[in-house]
Amino acid sequence: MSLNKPLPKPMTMTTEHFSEQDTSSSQQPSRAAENITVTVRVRPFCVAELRGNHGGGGPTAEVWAVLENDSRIRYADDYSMRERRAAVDYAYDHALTGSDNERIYTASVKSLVQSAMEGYNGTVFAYGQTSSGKTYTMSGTGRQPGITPRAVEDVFKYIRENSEREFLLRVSYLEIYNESIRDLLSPEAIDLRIHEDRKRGVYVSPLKEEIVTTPSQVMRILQRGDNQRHTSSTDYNARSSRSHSIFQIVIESRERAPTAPRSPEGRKPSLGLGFKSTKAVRVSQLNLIDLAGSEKASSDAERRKEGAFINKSLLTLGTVISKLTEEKGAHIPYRDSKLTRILQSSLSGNARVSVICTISPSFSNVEESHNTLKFAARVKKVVTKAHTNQVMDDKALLEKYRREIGELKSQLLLTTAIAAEQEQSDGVGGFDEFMSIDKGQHAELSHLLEKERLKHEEEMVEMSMVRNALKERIDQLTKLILTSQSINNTTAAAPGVGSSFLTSPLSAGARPSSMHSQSITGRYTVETTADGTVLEFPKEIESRLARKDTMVRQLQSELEAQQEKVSLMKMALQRAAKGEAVDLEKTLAKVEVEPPREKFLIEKRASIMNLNGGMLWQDGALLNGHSRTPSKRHSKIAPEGTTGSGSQENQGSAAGNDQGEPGSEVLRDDGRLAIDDEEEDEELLMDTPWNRSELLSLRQAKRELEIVVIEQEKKLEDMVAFEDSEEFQNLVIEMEEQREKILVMEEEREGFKATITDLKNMIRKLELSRVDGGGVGGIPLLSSYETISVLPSSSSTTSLSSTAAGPNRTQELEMMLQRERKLRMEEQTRNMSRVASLEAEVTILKAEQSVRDLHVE
Ligand SMILES: Nc1ncnc2c1ncn2[C@@H]1O[C@H](COP(=O)(O)OP(=O)(O)OP(=O)(O)O)[C@@H](O)[C@H]1O
Repeated sequence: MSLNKPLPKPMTMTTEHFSEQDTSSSQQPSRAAENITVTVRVRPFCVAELRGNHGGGGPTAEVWAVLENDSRIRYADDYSMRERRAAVDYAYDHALTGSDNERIYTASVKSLVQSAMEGYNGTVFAYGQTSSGKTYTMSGTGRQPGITPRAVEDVFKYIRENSEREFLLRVSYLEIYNESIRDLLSPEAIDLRIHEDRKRGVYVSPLKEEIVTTPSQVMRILQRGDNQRHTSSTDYNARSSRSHSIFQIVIESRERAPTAPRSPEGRKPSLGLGFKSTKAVRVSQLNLIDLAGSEKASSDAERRKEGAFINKSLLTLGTVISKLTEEKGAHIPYRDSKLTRILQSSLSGNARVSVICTISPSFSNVEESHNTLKFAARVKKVVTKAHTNQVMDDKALLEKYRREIGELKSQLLLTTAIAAEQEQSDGVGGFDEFMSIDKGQHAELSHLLEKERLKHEEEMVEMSMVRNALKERIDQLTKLILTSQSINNTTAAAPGVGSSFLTSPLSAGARPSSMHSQSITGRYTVETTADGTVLEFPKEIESRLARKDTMVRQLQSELEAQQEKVSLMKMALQRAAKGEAVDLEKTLAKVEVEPPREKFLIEKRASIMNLNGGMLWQDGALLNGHSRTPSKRHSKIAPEGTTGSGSQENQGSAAGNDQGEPGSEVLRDDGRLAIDDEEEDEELLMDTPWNRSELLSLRQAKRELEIVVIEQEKKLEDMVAFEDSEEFQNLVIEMEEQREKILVMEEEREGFKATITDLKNMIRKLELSRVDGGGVGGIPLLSSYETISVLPSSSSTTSLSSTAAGPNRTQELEMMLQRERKLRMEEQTRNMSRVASLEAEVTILKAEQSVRDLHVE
């Protein structure tokens, strides 16, 4: 196989980030200039207010009259008369009472979400005194989901219903607490900075963004962020938000286009095929903001400090709004608070904005409520003119992912074509020629064919691993890109997720059944660095995959070692069967005693690593390694007879290798093992003490598996809370499977040992039979072989004890060889299925990783 294009890049990569005012973006249709949408909501009396004495007229006497149909609010007549207050009367876009969050969402936010999906920035914020109902309005409750979950639901609904576009969504969540910005999705990241440049406008960094593919995934992220948010019990609210929070959804979308690489019939697709789309990507932001509430002095010092920061930033917000409406061209003090600085882009024009002002119905809060109404009236005057932002290059993640998918598909096509070619050439001709040759050539050819077959199988395994890696990456990226079809599939596969999540409580305990598939994609996060670069993080799974690759490589080395060892034995037996002089003791000694050639083994493993694992994460490593190594090995394969026939060349080369330098061993006429310089890689394996390396490899593999088991056990401890879940049960099963694998490997090791013992015994018996027969072949009787009679043997000794053994011996050896071949083939099959099962295990581990992510959430 030879490919000339690097395979999938490492999962961690850097990308350029879309910028709102990017020079490469073109500004597309604008909406007509419009005022900020303002809604005032008067919440119902709370229990404390109903019980307390809140001034004249009784605790529940009406202060505010809300005329919902006219979208007006004013003092209630009774109150106005009783308190001798001058009449006030405000008109907004909507004035609402009650607890129905659906109504307020539909009236104030729904259309804004729709336009965010169409490419216009959108910002919604809730403003009001502490305990007036901002969080209730934005987040809601299990029974009354607020604006944020409803917006999330509508975002996915829009994707479901718009089959002509594809989308990529990512979310971030931050809070401003005591004038310090904190990443709620990465709580260790505190005091984030606000940056501004010509390209990107105003932005916060480094800020973690997570790519999302389902509503429930977004809700879990929100829940995770909410758990990190600063809230406290105050004099006014048992669970008061002490910070401003900003939840942002970045929506990238593009008209759908055929993505598959098109190659002319019968021609290989060229690598590096560009998929530069002519369709621009629309990028917009939807900001959902829950402000902290203004408040009167608190009895607690800490709360007072928080309150001071909150009040100051809200005051600045008020000032900014005033300036925006009152003075044309005046300096707008956005920089006076973090809140106004972050909202600068939205407030200064390029966004549709909806403000929900919440007020308490209570007499005791009438002044604060009035202030809120005045703020709302000012906001109403602010004019914005949102326009869509379109990006023509791959600064949008969507474009970048599409390109990568296209390129990966090209590579996949190419590897498939190469595999097919190999399959074809494998079966071409040879049978007639094979039948017509004589017996000696026959054996030689069989040996060659066997070697070729093994090499071919190895290449096919490698090829299949390459293809699997390509398919997996394509799959991962494809899942991140949302289409109406993919959303519908997810919903169909997981009833209860998506359209119906609003009816279930938004608690972390409400886990959807599609957790597995979601979390595979959910492991993608992107983080924006200070220079605007977006980093993609595939999290811990990479290291797990790498460890699994190591195990696969280990097993392959082990398999190779076994094959080479057997071929060494076989060769010695064949020589002996032909009556040639073979120093069997030396052969055995080579196998058993000599120290391993670590350097060679390391190189061998490294080359396999390049062939298999390297391709996953290192550009070019796989393909270069793969195209070079097998062909080199192929050219080095020497027909069995040529090395052992005692040719002058071989003897000559052997003479130059007396010092045991690396080189392949050949059997010389004098019965000694010689080294052939020209037979480097392929034959060098014979010089390795396989018993030891085999045991070491197996032990190493066993240790690897044990480490995995220990880790799984540790994880299980951490997951006590999920003991009843299906995921938990899966982990238990997986652990059991790991244990079973260890047992199977131990059994196999025993099997290998038994095979080796058998082979040794056969050789020794053969030696004995020669000695009995008068030293056929001139092999001296070795004292160590005197103990042979007590060795256990599964073979018949009769055929070997006769001097007439010529044909019988040959027959027996042929049988032994056949048996050996069968064993090797079984072993090969076993190892291939083990590789397959390890791949399956990797998939399970991914699922397990996502369970762990959810557990952290
Ligand atoms: N429209 C409403 N219907 C029913 N209950 C409401 C409504 N609005 C608020 N509440 C309840 O009033 C209490 C205070 O509301 P909430 O926490 O949303 O206020 P807040 O403005 O976010 O306060 P803070 O600024 O202190 O965070 C909560 O118990 C909430 O459930």
